[in-house]
Amino acid sequence: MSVEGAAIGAFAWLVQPLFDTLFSAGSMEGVTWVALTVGGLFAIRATAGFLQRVLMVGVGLKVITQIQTRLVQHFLTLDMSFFQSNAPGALIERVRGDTAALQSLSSSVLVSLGRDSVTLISLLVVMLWTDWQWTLFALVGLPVLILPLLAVQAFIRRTAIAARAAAARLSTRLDELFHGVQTIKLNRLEGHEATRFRDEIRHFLRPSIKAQIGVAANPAMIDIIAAAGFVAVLYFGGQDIIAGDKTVGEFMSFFTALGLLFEPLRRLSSIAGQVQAAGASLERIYAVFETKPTILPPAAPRPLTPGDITFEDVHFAYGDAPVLHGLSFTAKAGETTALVGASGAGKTTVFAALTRLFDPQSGVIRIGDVAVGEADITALRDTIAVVGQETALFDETIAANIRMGDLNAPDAAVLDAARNASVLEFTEGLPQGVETAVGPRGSNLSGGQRQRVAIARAMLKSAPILLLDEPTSALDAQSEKLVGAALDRLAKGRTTLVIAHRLATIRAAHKIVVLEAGRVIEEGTHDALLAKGGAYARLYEMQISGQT
Ligand SMILES: Nc1ncnc2c1ncn2[C@@H]1O[C@H](COP(=O)(O)OP(=O)(O)OP(=O)(O)O)[C@@H](O)[C@H]1O
Repeated sequence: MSVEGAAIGAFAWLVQPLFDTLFSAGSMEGVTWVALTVGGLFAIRATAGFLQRVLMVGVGLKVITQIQTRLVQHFLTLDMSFFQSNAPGALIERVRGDTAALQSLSSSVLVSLGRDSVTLISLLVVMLWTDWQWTLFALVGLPVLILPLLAVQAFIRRTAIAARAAAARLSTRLDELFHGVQTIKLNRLEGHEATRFRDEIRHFLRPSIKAQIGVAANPAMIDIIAAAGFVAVLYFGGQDIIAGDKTVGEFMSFFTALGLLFEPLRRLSSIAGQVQAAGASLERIYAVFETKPTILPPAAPRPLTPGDITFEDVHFAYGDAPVLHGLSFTAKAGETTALVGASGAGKTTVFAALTRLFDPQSGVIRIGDVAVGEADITALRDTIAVVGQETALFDETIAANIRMGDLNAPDAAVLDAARNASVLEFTEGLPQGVETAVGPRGSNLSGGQRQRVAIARAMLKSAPILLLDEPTSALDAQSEKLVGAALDRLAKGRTTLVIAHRLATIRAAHKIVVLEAGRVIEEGTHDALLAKGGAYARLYEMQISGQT
């Protein structure tokens, strides 16, 4: 960068001997030497500029990709509540959009920051060397514009912050739109959604354009300074030459330096704007790193031992919305306990609290005699296998998705799990079998197939505690029977909590806990609860009569 910048200064400096000595003396040999030196200077400048750009862009890319990796690593440590208040699209925008804004800063800005400041200094030296008074005249406009320049920086920062926030909303809209494309088509919402998107784009466009106007205003202001400088130098410098105090060569050298000076100055001022814009992104990235997880392992974790799962007077709220109101029940070790109750009663929340995706506000949840908050979170989650309502598959093969239950499992164990969960039943018909890719979020599989893969994953994990949230809801009667039998085998000897709306599937549970509005209203075996004739009996009656 210094070589590149200094070459320009040297070029301006050479103008003076060219005019005053060589041209006037008619020395062709001298002119040739100056020509060769100028050619050499530009060759050095070209090589240095090329190497420096490659280096800086490479370094910039490496830094940015590292920030992206660290951001994602950090995201993965954060609480579930963070992901509830930050939509996936907005988070993607932080990893991609905000870091891209930084990249443009690191590669283009750093390059010209180094080169242009050296150019600027070397040209100023030439100017001061020639005449310090002319130099002052040249920069006469600068002090007047310092305040407006500062005001423009603040404006850019403000509008860039608004533009980044709007970009995050835009990405969220896009994420929603593409995930919901089927619903959009089936409800003929294409026009409606396109309009919503257009509105969102408008909200993004306005601050983005304003920020760019701010960035563009910087070099424009430098041009005003330049105009004032040129006029002043022409006027006062011209007088000196006419009076014979200075030579034409000195004037030309000064004028060349001045002409060359404003270009790097314009670039530096425009960079100042870009730094402000990138600062908005940097702030957003810092904010992520400053967010810390609140669900943490204790300083001295207690080892978990097998035992009953006990909820003791657990109160739980999502933000301000209370869900569990003093929930107490015990799921005996090695037995199957079913949770039933109306939609929204808090059944899935029980699983979220047990696995510490969320911590309750009060009360204790124990496994054996260790509270889940006293155990190491990794150890806790290692002891629990979950088949949730939403079967999260990743864009890999079926086998790879099953292997997520135990990344070190041998192929034979993966195949066993696939067989037991009736996955092989549908993969055998596929050309690549279990090595078939499932597509983004498992979109190439049917709901029931996805569920079977998730069950196989839990089977492979083979954890002592099993949490099943409507594990067979997407299966047909035939598959439900097969997978149900496999789940029964899996549940044998494990502490199992199962949520099912179809009560027929949980008749055999050792205990059924009936929840209503976050409290236990009944518990007992299927037969005992039926005999009691309470809420469960009514629910069961309703389902039986509904089937006939
Ligand atoms: N992540 C969340 N953030 C905020 N509120 C939530 C969240 N998850 C659930 N809720 C609310 O908590 C209440 C209990 O939800 P939960 O999923 O535990 O019910 P459920 O009994 O499992 O229902 P379903 O049978 O329909 O699955 C509901 O009113 C729901 O709106």
